Amino acid sequence: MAAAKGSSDRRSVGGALDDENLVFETTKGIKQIASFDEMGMNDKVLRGVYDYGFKKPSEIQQRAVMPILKGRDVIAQAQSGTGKTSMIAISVCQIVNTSSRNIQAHACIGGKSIGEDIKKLERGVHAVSDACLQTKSVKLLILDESDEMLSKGLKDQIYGVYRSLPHDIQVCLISATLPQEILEMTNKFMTDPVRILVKRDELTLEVRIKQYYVDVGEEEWKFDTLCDLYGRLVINQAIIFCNTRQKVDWLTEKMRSSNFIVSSMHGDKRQKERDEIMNQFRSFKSRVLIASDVWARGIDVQTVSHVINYDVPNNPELYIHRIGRAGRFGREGVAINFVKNSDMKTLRDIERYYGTKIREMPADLA
Ligand SMILES: Nc1ncnc2c1ncn2[C@@H]1O[C@H](COP(=O)(O)OP(=O)(O)OP(=O)(O)O)[C@@H](O)[C@H]1O
Repeated sequence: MAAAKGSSDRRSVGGALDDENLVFETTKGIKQIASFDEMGMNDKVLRGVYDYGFKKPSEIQQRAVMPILKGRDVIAQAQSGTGKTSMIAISVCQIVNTSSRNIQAHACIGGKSIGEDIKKLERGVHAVSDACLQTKSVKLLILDESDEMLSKGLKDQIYGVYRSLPHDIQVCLISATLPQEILEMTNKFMTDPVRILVKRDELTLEVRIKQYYVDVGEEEWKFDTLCDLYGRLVINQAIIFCNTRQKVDWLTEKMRSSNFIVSSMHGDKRQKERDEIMNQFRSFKSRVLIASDVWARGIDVQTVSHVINYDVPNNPELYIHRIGRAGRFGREGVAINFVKNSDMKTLRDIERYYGTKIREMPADLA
């Protein structure tokens, strides 16, 4: 595979995202394109990008957009909040043939009416289920959060989708976390992919996201610790992660009964309710979102200053995605882990895995 011997590079981007310390392991010969103007995009897409407020491509966009536009299979990894999903949107806008009815956009989202999805798909859109979608004109399969999409629970469905697509389909895998076992399975469905990868010890965005733990001793002390934090810290907006839905519901009630205004999110909520909750949170009507791990990936609210792990996450990938909800696109953030005696080992394992240091929170942290 072409990527076996990569090259590392270290460069900075101007503007909001000043990522001079990011190091990528890239397939040899991948050039960095420092401006959207030089990416050969059509005028409409280019105007859309600038109108949206983007001035300069981020590091991952500088490396991955061109190979995607050239039709290469691409495996692209970059830290949370550095513009991967936006890169997909930009590339897709450039690639789609808008004169074809087969490629109207439609989002198929869980929790909404499947009947409506099917109607839209029959009218001609580019989307998902092989039973309803004309797949012969699909050119590009992008798996965002690809390690999750290829995890045990979803892998078979994704292979099902893949098998229904044309043989020469272009495949792109994108994620902040790409464990070795995921990289190893890519040769089953990718052809000579361009690889743009980040070393594990570069993933925690140490400079921008300050990471702390609070030794709470036992579970029963977590809630008092949380109230104490709110008394001491200036928290613009926070996401508090719990490991189970039940705990999310319990903590939501507990905080409300202590007069906090909080929103909560987990996988049991209907899509309409999810949209309302996110609108509330985005518009600052609520400044605390209590969430389960379904929301560890994907929430992009740039005003989130703090992530609190009320429970230490069960695996290191979740840790990266959770803390990445703060410190979006060059902003600063703080991650605070509530650690019971029995969790200390898990925390140390996470530290070791990412070669990072999670310090005890100082008493005078303002
Ligand atoms: N080139 C750019 N210039 C300015 N802002 C950008 C640029 N690219 C992305 N952004 C903004 O940065 C934020 C994070 O982008 P995005 O969600 O694409 O990151 P991500 O890497 O996919 O994050 P995650 O790993 O959490 O999924 C968004 O608010 C997006 O609008």
